[in-house]
Amino acid sequence: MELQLALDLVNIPEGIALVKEVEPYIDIVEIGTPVVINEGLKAVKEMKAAFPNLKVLADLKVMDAAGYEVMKASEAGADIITILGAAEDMTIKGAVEEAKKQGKKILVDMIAVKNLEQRAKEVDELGVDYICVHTGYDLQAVGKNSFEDLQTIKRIVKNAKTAIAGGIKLDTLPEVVNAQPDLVIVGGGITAQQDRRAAAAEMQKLIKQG
Ligand SMILES: O=C(CO)[C@H](O)[C@H](O)COP(=O)(O)O
Repeated sequence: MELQLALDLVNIPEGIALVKEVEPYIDIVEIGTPVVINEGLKAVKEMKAAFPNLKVLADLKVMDAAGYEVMKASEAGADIITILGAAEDMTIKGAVEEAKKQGKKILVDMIAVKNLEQRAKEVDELGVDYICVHTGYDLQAVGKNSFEDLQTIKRIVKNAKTAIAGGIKLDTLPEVVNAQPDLVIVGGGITAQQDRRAAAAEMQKLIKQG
């Protein structure tokens, strides 16, 4: 089980400073969608240059023209690129094909997918590397989480690795770890804490015990 730190509400220097605090405790650093919007793929490039030993995920949430977007993110140094589960099959296939060419991985974000069981089964047959259940900020705000959805994909997905994102904090991490996803994605559960290093260290400990 790996731990991914999601950076959403920072600029590039703030992001690099934050990762310096928690580097020993994380496996992957995510350049979140808002950071890509604000800073472009330069954020991926600078993060990879600063932390060559960490994997960098570019949270592009690709919906179309995947071959081109995966190529550009790969050129910037991303190791993993996200695409939406709601995208067309041919778009997801294009992402997988380009990622293979570039030696990169594709994570499918199932945010807002209504028929999770069926879509997870379909996406799992397209050769993607990760399938991630995700409760976005808007649904977190009305008390939702993805813990049940994680159980669903754990049952359905046979080929890809499983992942979960959305509002995971130290107190909810044990429930997540119990379900044994391959990847746990945490943003505010680390970045919004007073002692980020301690939060990341404690999370890594729980994940390693899991
Ligand atoms: O992709 C995202 C939002 O769309 C976030 O990066 C993801 O939800 C993790 O952040 P948090 O733990 O703060 O919810």
